[in-house]
Amino acid sequence: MNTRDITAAPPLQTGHQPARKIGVVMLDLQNISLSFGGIKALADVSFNVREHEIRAIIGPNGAGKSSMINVINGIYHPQKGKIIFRDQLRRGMSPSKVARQGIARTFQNIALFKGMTVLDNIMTGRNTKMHSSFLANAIWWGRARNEEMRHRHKVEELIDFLEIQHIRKTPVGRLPYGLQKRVELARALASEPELLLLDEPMAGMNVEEKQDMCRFILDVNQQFGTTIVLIEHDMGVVMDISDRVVVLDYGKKIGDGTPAAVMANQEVIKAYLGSSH
Ligand SMILES: Nc1ncnc2c1ncn2[C@@H]1O[C@H](COP(=O)(O)OP(=O)(O)OP(=O)(O)O)[C@@H](O)[C@H]1O
Repeated sequence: MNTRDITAAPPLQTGHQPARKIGVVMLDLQNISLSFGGIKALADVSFNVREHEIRAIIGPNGAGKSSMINVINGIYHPQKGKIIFRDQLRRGMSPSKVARQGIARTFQNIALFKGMTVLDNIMTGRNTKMHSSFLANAIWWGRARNEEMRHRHKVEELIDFLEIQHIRKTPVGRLPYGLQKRVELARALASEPELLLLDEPMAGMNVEEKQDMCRFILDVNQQFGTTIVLIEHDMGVVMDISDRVVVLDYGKKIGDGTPAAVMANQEVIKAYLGSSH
């Protein structure tokens, strides 16, 4: 099956029950426009993300999906538009400040330290939670040690949750791709984010690996209550796990709604059929 053909998208069998409590608007993107020289990556795009939902961003290649994630993440700053997170208007915020606000992400191309172990990679995700400075570490040895133990405990919990105990001491570069993706998810979760941005979490995976990843994403959403925004090309996955879907094409929003409504939207069907990818 061509997984990008939205007219042929049977759901993956993950047993997802969409009856969860979706809350208030957590993130509101209003009239976002972003250009790179003459290229309009995003043109007047508005949509919101509600607490506890799984929100998919879809669209053909070059539609502006990663640009939008990079805007939410603070890597790109749109020339026009407003970003309101938890009722606060954001003004030119850096990715590290965005991370401290409780927004974490994974990347399309895995961004892990390949020579470091799984455990140490996940530990780097605790950075935003670390309070002890170098000086405090030197003076308040006991306090710093307690903090270190709390971080270790959290990381061990995640290792159990994502079922990667058997590889905790393995350098990440030696792992198969699917497991590296899972480690990257663990590292993002280590900061205990309220909002998790996943840029193509199933790219390059076989059906079994995708089913595993879907299950973990749903577990994260249901057990931790984490709100999730994900870019995904596999329409079976999108149909199966997302609550609402926003569709971009050439930087413009052409659809927004439940997976079923979006898949039946003529403009969306045309955009996909008209694309060679
Ligand atoms: N840093 C950049 N500099 C110049 N152009 C860029 C940059 N980032 C994105 N673009 C352009 O913006 C447009 C949208 O790209 P973007 O990567 O957001 O699309 P996408 O929907 O994520 O695509 P894909 O599915 O292929 O990842 C494309 O024309 C792309 O070439």
